[in-house]
Amino acid sequence: MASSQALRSRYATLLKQFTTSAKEFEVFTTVPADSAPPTGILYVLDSSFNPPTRAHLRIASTALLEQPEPRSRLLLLLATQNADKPSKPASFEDRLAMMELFAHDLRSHLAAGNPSEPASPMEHIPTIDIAVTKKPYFIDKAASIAASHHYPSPLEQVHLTGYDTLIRIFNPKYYPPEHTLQPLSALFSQHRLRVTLRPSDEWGNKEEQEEFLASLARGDLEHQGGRREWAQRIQLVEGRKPADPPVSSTKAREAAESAPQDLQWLVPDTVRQFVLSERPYSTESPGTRV
Ligand SMILES: Nc1ncnc2c1ncn2[C@@H]1O[C@H](COP(=O)(O)OP(=O)(O)OP(=O)(O)O)[C@@H](O)[C@H]1O
Ligand SMILES: NC(=O)c1ccc[n+]([C@@H]2O[C@H](COP(=O)(O)O)[C@@H](O)[C@H]2O)c1
Repeated sequence: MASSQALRSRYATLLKQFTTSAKEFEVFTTVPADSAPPTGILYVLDSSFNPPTRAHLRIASTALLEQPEPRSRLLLLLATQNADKPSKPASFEDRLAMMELFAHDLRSHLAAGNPSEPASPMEHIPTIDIAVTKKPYFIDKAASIAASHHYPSPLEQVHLTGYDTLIRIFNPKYYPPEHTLQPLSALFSQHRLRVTLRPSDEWGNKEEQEEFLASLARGDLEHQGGRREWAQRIQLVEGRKPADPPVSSTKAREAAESAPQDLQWLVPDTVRQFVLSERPYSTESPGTRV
């Protein structure tokens, strides 16, 4: 694999071209490069990847292992514009470099599978694409992926999100000028969501999170334009075990600066090596944007 420096400068060039182009979505890298087009499901993990964490690894690997199908594909999608958060370190080229390392870690993780079973040959492991989008909202991300003609059409997209993101997808404040949930029809008529529970003080416990989907299914959101049948297009899955500490990119950024030993359980191995050697979160790093 290319050195960190080579990865970073390749992505810096690609990003510059993408930013000045009219494109809304572009695939930069396919791992492995010589893959046939997907014919199964297109799983999409949209994230700031700042940095990719073990939670992202679990979200993606459990989805891919649920219905093993080598012709399915995983798209790691970097949102260069976030619905809420301002831009901050690491730079986008550092994040894309970490996404490529993450893709290799994830494929090795999938190949290793269950320790009690023989390892899967790499050619049976789904291909992973690394891409960027300028679109912050899921309805537009899904439409721009389909409109890019990068994939055969029609291809069902399954967007992999956490519970906190599900709640924000269902917040009418994101859909001007009417501020209803009606624009989500385009998403749920063709695509699905696989949502990982994320119990926390802020987002509620497991039962409270499950209740959100139950209330959608009962029609409680119809006064806002949220249709009850969409509940069948949303799958809720368990996240971390209650005894495990919560993992987030915020924690990984903090650990990079003040508790590097914690990176071991927060991020996959190659991402940890990149964070320790390239120091993308250090204020002294030349690549840092403030
Ligand atoms: N520990 C987790 N459990 C469930 N979902 C998660 C978890 N970490 C991330 N996700 C989901 O993965 C997607 C991308 O995550 P994102 O990049 O926002 O990570 P994050 O850890 O929440 O970031 P940050 O800490 O920087 O806010 C989102 O849909 C988010 O809900
Ligand atoms: N209504 C929506 O589609 C909606 C709302 C909030 C965040 N998002 C997106 O979700 C992704 C994850 O967001 P955070 O990094 O803020 O957790 C980002 O791409 C962000 O732009 C989408």
